[in-house]
Amino acid sequence: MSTRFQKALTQLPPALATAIEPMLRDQFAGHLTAEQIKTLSDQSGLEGTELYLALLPIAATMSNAPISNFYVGAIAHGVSGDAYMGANMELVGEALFHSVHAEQSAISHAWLAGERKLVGITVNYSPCGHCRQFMTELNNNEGLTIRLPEQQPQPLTHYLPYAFGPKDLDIEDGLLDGNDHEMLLDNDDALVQRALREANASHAPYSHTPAAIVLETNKGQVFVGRYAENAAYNPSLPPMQMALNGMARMGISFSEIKRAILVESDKGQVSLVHSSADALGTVSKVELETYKANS
Ligand SMILES: O=c1ccn([C@H]2C[C@H](O)[C@@H](CO)O2)c(=O)[nH]1
Ligand SMILES: [Zn+2]
Repeated sequence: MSTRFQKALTQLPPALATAIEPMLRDQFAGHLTAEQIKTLSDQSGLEGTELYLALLPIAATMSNAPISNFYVGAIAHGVSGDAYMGANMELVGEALFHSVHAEQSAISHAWLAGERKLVGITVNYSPCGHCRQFMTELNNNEGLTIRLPEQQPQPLTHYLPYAFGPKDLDIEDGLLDGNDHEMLLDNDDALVQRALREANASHAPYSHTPAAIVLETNKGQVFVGRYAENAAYNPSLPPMQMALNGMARMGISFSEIKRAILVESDKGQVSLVHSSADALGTVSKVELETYKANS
């Protein structure tokens, strides 16, 4: 087991701590399969909301919050039965808007893992307005249950009534609906092609600028981020933050980044080149490679 989880384990009910310990390998990324959740439930005697809330200290351990030292953990529940942990991330040296919230982290984790619908999210603090707006972008926003300590489970609409969302801008596609933007890029570098595939799956209905990031580490691990736009624009999650957050969740140092690739549409109304380089520049000296894909 990775030592980073040792303290969190002491905050879990003992039977749950015993049950989850073998799952917390070094490379544990916060993904629990439906089968693992069943094992945890059987061995701990905890079910549903009680179990999810009890697991939050593990998610919060994945936080990287050097500015606030405030550790937020979230768990997104997929329609498949799998669960995806997320945690907040802050980048020292750049504007605060480069931060990733735990809810965004968990949701992007589920999206990148191929989950097509979320049925709920569990968080250790009340979700902020920005996260409520971010969750409203989800294709299943009306079927999403929010679970918080000390509160009855409630639908997102309870936490964000009279929501402004994609439909107000005549957008039918929600976050986690599958996309294929069918962009092409004449380049036979495997990582550039990977970034192209992720960009083709990104959610950018407002700027029409599908984009994605691929980060490669010295050990050859690959982390990706897809652009996730939001109807209210500002709560959009940029792909660089999503990719960096994937590393942070696994406790991998940003100094391990060897290559950073951005692929974006050549016909978009915006560009992520500068903001991605700014975010990357806070944690790495690696130069961002940028490629324009034909849309
Ligand atoms: O809903 C919330 C509210 C705050 N934070 C994070 C953002 C920042 O890193 C820290 C302080 O706001 O907590 C979240 O992750 N989710
Ligand atoms: Zn938030």
